[in-house]
Amino acid sequence: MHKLVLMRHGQSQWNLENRFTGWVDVDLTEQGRQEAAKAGELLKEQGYQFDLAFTSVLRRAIHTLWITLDAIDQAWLPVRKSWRLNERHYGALQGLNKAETARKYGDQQVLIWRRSYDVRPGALDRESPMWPGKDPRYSSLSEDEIPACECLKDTVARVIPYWESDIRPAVSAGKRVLVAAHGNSLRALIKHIDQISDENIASLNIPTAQPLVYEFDDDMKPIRHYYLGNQEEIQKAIAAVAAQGRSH
Ligand SMILES: O=C(O)[C@H](O)COP(=O)(O)O
Repeated sequence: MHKLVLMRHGQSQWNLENRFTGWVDVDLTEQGRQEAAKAGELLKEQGYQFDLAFTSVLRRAIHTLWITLDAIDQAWLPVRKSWRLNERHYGALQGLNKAETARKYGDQQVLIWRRSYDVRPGALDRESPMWPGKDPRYSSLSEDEIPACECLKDTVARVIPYWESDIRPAVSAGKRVLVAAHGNSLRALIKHIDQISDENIASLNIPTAQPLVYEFDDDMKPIRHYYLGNQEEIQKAIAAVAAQGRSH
């Protein structure tokens, strides 16, 4: 049996302000840092140690990983960073307040933008300061790999090749792996692992900084998955994520 631990970053500044974030490189809030430290303590209490970690190239996930690894005395752990684990790119919605956007366009339209599988939000203008094409961390990406916006299907298309090339082989080889990423890059990965339908994925929401353990058999078929933390607290946090896109 193989284990894999997935974890969304702790609360970010734009989670606190309820803004669409995507590829904008906002940092954790003090609460987000505390959430990451608490997750680390939980992993330590339950005896988790890792051989390898993966994260995105966005500081909210990187800093969450640093804090978590420090808490389990593994700040030294090898870490692989990839843009492929970045949050789904929210295009022209990035920076907008989710509740205000719902008041302007309706709750249903925001739900479609947040949780549909193949409906993209409006594209980011290439002249926008948020355009990733000028950011040196993406200098190795081809023109068509630089997103102006993404639907979840687009995120799946860039996350899953990385799962197949890097993460899955490590887990399958018996390495204890931790992935610190984002709400929607994790939704993309979980959709693939659990073969969730394009319709049913809409109801999956990921809370911040709650270790989610996946167990696989020796053929890498998922056996079960479970959050390590307080289940009541986790269900409340999941409901809060879902509610972020409502007008009231
Ligand atoms: O990018 C963001 O806005 C959040 O990290 C995820 O947002 P969502 O839960 O609204 O998809």
